[in-house]
Amino acid sequence: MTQHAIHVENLSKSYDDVLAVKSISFAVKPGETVALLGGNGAGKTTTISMLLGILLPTSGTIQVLGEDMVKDRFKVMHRLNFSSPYVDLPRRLTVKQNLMFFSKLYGIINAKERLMLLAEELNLLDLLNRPTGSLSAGQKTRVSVAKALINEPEILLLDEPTASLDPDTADWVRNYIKEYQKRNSAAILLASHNMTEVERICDNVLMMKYGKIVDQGAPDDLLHRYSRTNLEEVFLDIARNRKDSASKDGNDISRKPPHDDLEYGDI
Ligand SMILES: Nc1ncnc2c1ncn2[C@@H]1O[C@H](COP(=O)(O)OP(=O)(O)OP(=O)(O)O)[C@@H](O)[C@H]1O
Repeated sequence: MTQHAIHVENLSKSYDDVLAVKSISFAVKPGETVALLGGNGAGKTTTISMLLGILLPTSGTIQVLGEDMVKDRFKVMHRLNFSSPYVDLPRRLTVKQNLMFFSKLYGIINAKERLMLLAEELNLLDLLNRPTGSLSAGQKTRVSVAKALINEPEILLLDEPTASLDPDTADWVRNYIKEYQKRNSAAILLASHNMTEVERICDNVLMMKYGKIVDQGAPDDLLHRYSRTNLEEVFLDIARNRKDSASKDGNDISRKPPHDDLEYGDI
C-alpha cells in the first residue's frame, strides 16, 4: 500500500470564537499535486500552517511522511518546505545571504553548489548580491521558489507560487516545479486563485468553503460534474451556491450554509 505523503483526518482549528477549519480530511500521495481552492477566509492558509507545524490543530490528526505532525514534527520538518509570496524573506539580507541562511538551517551539505544550481536554473545569478527587499514582486517570487527547493523537499506546500509573475515566467516556473516533482516524486499541496494553473498542474482539487471541504475531484471530473468548461466556472458555482443538483457523490452544494457559517468566510 502506498504511504501517503500527507494524511489529514478530521482536522479543525479555532481562533478564539472563529472556527476557521472544520473537520477536514484528505490525503496527498508522493508524486501527486493537490490544489486547495476556496474564497478569501475559507481556511486555506490555516490548513497549510497546520501542515507546516506553525499552528497547532484544535482537534484531528495530521500525518506527514508517516509521522504525527503534532507530536513528532521535528522528525520530518527537514523533509518539507514551502513558498508563499506573502511571507517576506529578511529584506536587508542579499538573495545569496538568504539562500545560504536557509541552506544552513536545513543542514545542506553542499550548500554552495545547491545554491548556485538553483540560482542558475531560476535565473537569479544577477540578483544574488541584491538586498532581497529591493527586488520586484516577480523576482521575489522566484527567490521564494529557490528557497522552497533548497532542501530538495519531499513535500512542497505552495501558496500562490506564480503570483506576480508575468505569463511567460509563470509558465516557466510551473514547468520547472513539475520537472522537480517528476524527478523527486514530491507531493505538492498548492493553494491558488489561478484556476488555469490548477487545471494544468493538479491531479486533484479540494474545494474549501467556510472551513470545510465542500467538494473534491480531479479537474476533469469536476468540469464534467458541474457541466462546465473551466474550473473558474466551477469555483463560482460553488462560491455562489449556483448549482442545483448535488454532485454525484452526494455533496449538496446548493444548500445554503448554516447560519453560523456566515461569520467564518466571506465568499
Ligand atoms: N490569527 C487569527 N486570529 C483570528 N482569526 C483568524 C486568524 N487567522 C485567520 N483567521 C480567520 O480564520 C478564517 C480562515 O482564514 P485563512 O487565512 O485560513 O483563510 P484563507 O482561505 O487563507 O483566505 P485568503 O484566500 O483570504 O488568504 C478567516 O475567517 C480568518 O479571518
